[in-house]
Amino acid sequence: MNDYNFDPKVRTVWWEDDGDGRAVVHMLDQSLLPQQVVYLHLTHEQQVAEAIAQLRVRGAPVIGVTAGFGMALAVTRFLAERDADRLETTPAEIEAHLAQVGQLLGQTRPTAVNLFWAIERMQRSTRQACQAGLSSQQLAEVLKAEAHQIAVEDVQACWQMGLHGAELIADGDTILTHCNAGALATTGIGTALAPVYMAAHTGKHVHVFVDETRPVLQGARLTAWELQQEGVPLTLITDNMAGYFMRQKRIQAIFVGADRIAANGDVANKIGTYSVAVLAHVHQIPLYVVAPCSTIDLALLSGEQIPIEQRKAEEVTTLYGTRIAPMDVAVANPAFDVTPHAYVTAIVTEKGIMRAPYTETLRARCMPSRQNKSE
Ligand SMILES: CSC[C@@H](O)[C@@H](O)C(=O)COP(=O)(O)O
Repeated sequence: MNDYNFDPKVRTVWWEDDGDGRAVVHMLDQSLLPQQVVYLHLTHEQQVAEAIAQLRVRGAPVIGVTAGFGMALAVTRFLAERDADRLETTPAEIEAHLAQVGQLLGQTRPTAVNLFWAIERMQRSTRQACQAGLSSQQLAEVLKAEAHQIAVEDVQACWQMGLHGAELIADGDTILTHCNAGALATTGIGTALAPVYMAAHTGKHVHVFVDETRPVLQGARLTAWELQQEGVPLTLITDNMAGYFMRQKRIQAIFVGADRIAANGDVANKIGTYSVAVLAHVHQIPLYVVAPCSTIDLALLSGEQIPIEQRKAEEVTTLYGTRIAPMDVAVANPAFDVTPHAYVTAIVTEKGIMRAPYTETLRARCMPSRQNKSE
């Protein structure tokens, strides 16, 4: 998949043509990890939408990649069905179909902006191909290539974030991370964990403290598993232990990912990131946010405007299907929170390390790569 020196041991999502005009999106079902390593083979955009909504695939960058593959899959499937019925399909009909698929996918997870970025990018490619007078088959090929390009760029961005972020890690450091912003959240070596892998790969000794990350336990289930696969030493802690270890001076830096970053540098990330950031601020521990430019939403001036996904109560009232709370209890379950930019020491993107004030730097460095190169 990439031209670099080391590949992640986990593979999240990829595309395959079966040779008969049928396409399959393969995906590691992260909702079953670490107990079961199961791969899904998706052939319909409805299945792709269900997989995103149910956290079978999760983490902002790979949600974007999956949306790209889902849209390419939708076109291939649509054309194959119409062919089987001996119906001609115009590019305009494909464009209309993709508008519906974009809506379907766009309803799955409101906070991760990579989802909308990828949907818009695929729709822009469609428009341009239609304007250029391409045939329906050619349009399907263009969309497949665009989806692959999104994945390739993700791999490259992860690598660059790793290179830049590793500069912030000293030999012997212990890093705290929250949720999973590793290879499982991307098609490459991750965002927040990319600097850790890069530092370890270049001979630095790094230890990672992993917040379990209630309610869905991405830290305990995914980050702990992923770091084990990659041979990086780790200590799993519950979320409410982070302050204890910071006070004991056991943590030298915090690395987290992001689901959406507003123009002023406010960061939406997994619920609990804000609490970690406040603790880090009090203990004067640097907090680094590592995310590709596709996670930056320059249309939003501040984090106040970021939509926060509210998920179902069962994620809080149950653990692995076992009820842990009394029946009929009132529950709140926001999946993300916003960390104000004042608590963010630096934002690391594939374009380098950026520090406050963020607005101009993010705009200058990230704006060009958020646009489609063919524009
Ligand atoms: C590189 S992933 C960055 C974020 O997407 C990650 O930290 C996170 O919050 C994921 O949340 P999730 O609900 O598991 O999709």
